[in-house]
Amino acid sequence: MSPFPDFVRPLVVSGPSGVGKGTLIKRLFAEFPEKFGFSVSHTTRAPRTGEINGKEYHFVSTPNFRSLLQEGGFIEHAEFSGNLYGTSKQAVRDVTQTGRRCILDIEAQGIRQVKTTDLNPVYLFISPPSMTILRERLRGRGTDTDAEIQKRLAMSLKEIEYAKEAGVHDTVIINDDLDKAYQVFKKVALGEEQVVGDTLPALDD
Ligand SMILES: Nc1ncnc2c1ncn2[C@@H]1O[C@H](COP(=O)(O)OP(=O)(O)OP(=O)(O)O)[C@@H](O)[C@H]1O
Repeated sequence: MSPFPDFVRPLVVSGPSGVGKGTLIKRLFAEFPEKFGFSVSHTTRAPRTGEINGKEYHFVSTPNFRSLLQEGGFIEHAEFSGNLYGTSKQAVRDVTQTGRRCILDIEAQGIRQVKTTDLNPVYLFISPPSMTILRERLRGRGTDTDAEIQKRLAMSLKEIEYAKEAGVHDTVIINDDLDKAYQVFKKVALGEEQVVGDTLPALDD
């Protein structure tokens, strides 16, 4: 058991698409496979080749998703390009019951919903050093078309605006140098006290 009380609270990681959330989380799981767990989301989208039900997602039908939603089973949910996605309370419980700290990767709209629940997580925002660098990372990843990148960047601006509001996040990490960002991320994830986060940059370039 960790000596740090924050370790038992779920950790909600958010930040613009392409900022490096997945990269940091993957590295954390690789270094501490026994300490952390990722909550498996529900989705109504069809599984892609190789995706396993219960691993990448819980693949459910729209009626099943809606009935779980009605029962109040979701911490947050959203619709993206015609499909429903959500984080269930059970998915978080499944992780915490194994004694691991639950890490959730949640976008800005979801954060607002989480704040209405009794989850009581630590909120961590990952910021890019600049919008120019964020654009370069999205291009460099090679997974999105130019139009998709534009859409993601427009959403990022909204996400950053929300992140600037007082009290939304407990800690901010600027993912500039990956190794340096990871060292701070690790401390936050391990629940170590007195982590002094970064100040959100202006990001108006
Ligand atoms: N500090 C860094 N310096 C340079 N490149 C980075 C850094 N962190 C991440 N990257 C690269 O940026 C790209 C985007 O990272 P990643 O996919 O982890 O972002 P994400 O925030 O998880 O995005 P999404 O929300 O869309 O899943 C990847 O190609 C990754 O290798």
